[in-house]
Amino acid sequence: MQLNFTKMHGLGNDFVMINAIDQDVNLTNPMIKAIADRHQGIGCDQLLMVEASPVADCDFRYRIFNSDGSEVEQCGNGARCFARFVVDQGLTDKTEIPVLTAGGRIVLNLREDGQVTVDMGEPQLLPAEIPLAMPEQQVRYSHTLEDNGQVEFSAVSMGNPHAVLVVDDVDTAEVESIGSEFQRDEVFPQQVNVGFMQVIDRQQVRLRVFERGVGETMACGTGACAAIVAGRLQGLLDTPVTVILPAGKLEIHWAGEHSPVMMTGPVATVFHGTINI
Ligand SMILES: N[C@H](CCC[C@H](N)C(=O)O)C(=O)O
Repeated sequence: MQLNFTKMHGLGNDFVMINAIDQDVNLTNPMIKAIADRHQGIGCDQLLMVEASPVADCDFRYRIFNSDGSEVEQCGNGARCFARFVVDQGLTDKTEIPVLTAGGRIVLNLREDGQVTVDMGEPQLLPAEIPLAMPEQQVRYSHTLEDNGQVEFSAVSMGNPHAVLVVDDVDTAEVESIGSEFQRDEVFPQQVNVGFMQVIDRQQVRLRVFERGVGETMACGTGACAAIVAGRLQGLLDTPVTVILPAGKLEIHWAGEHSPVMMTGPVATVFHGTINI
């Protein structure tokens, strides 16, 4: 199968974008892994696909696949790139674009300055919604990992599951060790994205994220949303908050329970190509 694609990134979290409306696409899990492979394929953290929407209140269906081939519910940096992509592909000329994901309906807003604001929907906090194998909802959970011992974390779903640890210094956080151990622990039955948040002050944080299905990425949009929700529930943060990542910044706004999380940040188109897969 020959596929046209566009390579994009949101703060270094990089994507292969596929228009499955204007071309016949039938990708298997092994094919997605091969495309994502950084040595024998194109290379990406996630593969994102635009399809026709099956529902009236969304313009498109937005499908998300991690580099390990797993299909997941949500991708925040990808959502910003998706907005740019559907316009550049001539699929819409709107600047406010409702899309359907496996994690629910989100709304993308293309701004005059080229950045994109996404209404990421309301965070989910009940253990069953994360999912998290804990008896009741808490602001902070305590759990003992086999190798890393006792850890304290908050748990938030943005459609996809997140654990958020507050750390003194992201540069010395055990991102790889704790992040990978959480994937093997039954406390998160569908695995989990693990965020390590350093609070600079009430309006700024630094963040590193070990992503489910990928490993540590340069940025994680849903991870930034989950981190700010966790920080605000713990009384550590105001709103909006600037999330400082290695390749740039995201602005996250959350007014509180029963409010959507609003994420604003940049997008970049790197190149267009064709791949035989
Ligand atoms: N690894 C995530 C999906 C991509 C999330 C991230 N790239 C973002 O920008 O939100 C998961 O398995 O839920």
